[in-house]
Amino acid sequence: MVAPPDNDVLWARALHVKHNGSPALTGVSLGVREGEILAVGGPRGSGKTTLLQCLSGQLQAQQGEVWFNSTPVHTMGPLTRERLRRDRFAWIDPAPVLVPELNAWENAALPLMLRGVSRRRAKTAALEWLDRLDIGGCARKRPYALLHAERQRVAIARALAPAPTVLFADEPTAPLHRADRAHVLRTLTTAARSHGITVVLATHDADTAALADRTVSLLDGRRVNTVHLPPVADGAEGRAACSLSV
Ligand SMILES: Nc1ncnc2c1ncn2[C@@H]1O[C@H](COP(=O)(O)OP(=O)(O)OP(=O)(O)O)[C@@H](O)[C@H]1O
Repeated sequence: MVAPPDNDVLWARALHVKHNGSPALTGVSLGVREGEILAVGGPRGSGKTTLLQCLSGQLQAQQGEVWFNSTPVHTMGPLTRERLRRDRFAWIDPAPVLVPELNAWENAALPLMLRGVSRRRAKTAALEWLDRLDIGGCARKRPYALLHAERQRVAIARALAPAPTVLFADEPTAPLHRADRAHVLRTLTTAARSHGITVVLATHDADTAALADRTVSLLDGRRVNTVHLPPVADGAEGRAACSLSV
């Protein structure tokens, strides 16, 4: 077992995954630099979600390795992987899954409280994030009283509030309208950059991928190419330098 390069926060080597016998990933390798926003592109069914699940320790590949900060994730037991996901990672699904019995701020504060942060501090952080995502006015509403797009913003606030080391976002703006999508994505990427959060973003939308530092593309479970985006003209987004580590 060879350790990954030091400057990769995440590193995967030769991942092979089959779902019920049919291949979802076939020998996918990649490295993700610290603070980088990496888009994983590709058409529906190309393996994006499966790759994010492997990188985040939700799914163990049948073959291959995943490393987080030079620690092997593929050899961790389920409890250690659970703790890693709770303390260092955050996840945004394409559709918002909230706890129906909790209001918006309580949902957004939940991961912080699971990490042992006091209710008062967790509430302050949750309210700040709800405000930044323009849904501060919904803080006391239960999920049933929110629009689908508002629920997704709560899910995004919940992911950002604990300032995770790595944020996995699987089509995070899928339920939003086009105008909403741009605003939420900018908030997400700006927050990630200012807090040094590494983001792995699955998307099949070119506009979404354009906000990333780099895109890797999948087709039928294989990596097909890598697109290096040109630097941003005004430097406002502060794109980090990045390179392939495959
Ligand atoms: N739980 C599962 N059981 C069986 N097959 C699955 C399962 N999850 C994914 N697959 C299959 O594995 C392949 C890769 O799926 P995956 O969801 O990773 O792709 P994707 O690029 O994220 O697609 P989408 O954009 O539709 O979410 C597809 O052929 C899919 O049908």
